[in-house]
Amino acid sequence: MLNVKDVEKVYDSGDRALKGLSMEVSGNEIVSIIGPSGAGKSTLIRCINRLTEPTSGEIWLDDTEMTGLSSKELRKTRRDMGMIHQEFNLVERLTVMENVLSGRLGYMSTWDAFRRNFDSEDIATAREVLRRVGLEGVENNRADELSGGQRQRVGIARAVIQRPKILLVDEPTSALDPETSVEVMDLLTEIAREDDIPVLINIHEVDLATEYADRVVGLSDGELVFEGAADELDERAKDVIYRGGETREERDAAKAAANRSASAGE
Ligand SMILES: Nc1ncnc2c1ncn2[C@@H]1O[C@H](COP(=O)(O)OP(=O)(O)OP(=O)(O)O)[C@@H](O)[C@H]1O
Repeated sequence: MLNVKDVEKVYDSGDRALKGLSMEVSGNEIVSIIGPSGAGKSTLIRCINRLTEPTSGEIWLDDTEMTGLSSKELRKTRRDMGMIHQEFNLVERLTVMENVLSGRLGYMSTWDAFRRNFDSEDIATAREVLRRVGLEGVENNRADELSGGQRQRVGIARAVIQRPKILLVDEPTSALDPETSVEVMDLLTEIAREDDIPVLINIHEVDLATEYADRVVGLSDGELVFEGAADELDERAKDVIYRGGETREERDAAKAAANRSASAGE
């Protein structure tokens, strides 16, 4: 289980991106994080595996406190968190197979990792994972020869071969066209269900967020302002998330009150 407790992130610039945020992800649930630009969605995902250092608070993955780990321990624990990135983060000059195998580096000794001495079991697993994501036949192509959708499939394969305890996904579709986005989301959620792992996904498109998620978390200005099942995300909840915490009713009431006092003063 992932447990985020009271996490704050203040960047050197002074931006308070997360303001004491707490949430959990457990079982094999798919949780979407939505919110306006700058709400802190990417910061949250990146704080969880400490690609960004949280300023305070605790992050637990099962019995391990991520926030208390030395860099050596962190390298080991990061393999439990498969990360899928917006811009794929592939090594463009390496082949598809080499990119996928890099998901195993965290399990190897520093020397073997440096020499990229993958064992035959890892190579067999990589072939199997590539088959699962529909990339058989392009194993030996360079990453930069692939389409966006294929590149994101490599990203998914690289995360899955880690055998992670959770998938952290940061805007997986924002570099893709709508049709490919649906294919990638289908694949990602299907694989997570098959492997019985939870997914925390930062996603811009509200339609995709609700279609694929069991639960939706809404962030606004660094704070969690909504948490509920996908079908609870009604217009009122969207107002709270996207219009700074003010519900439509509150806004309408304020407008009506302002109109009343304006006409009383006439
Ligand atoms: N590296 C950084 N240095 C300084 N401030 C940052 C940095 N990264 C993000 N921020 C600031 O932190 C806040 C949250 O940014 P973040 O990227 O987490 O939001 P987001 O919800 O993911 O936005 P978007 O949907 O546009 O990607 C913003 O005010 C942003 O300007």
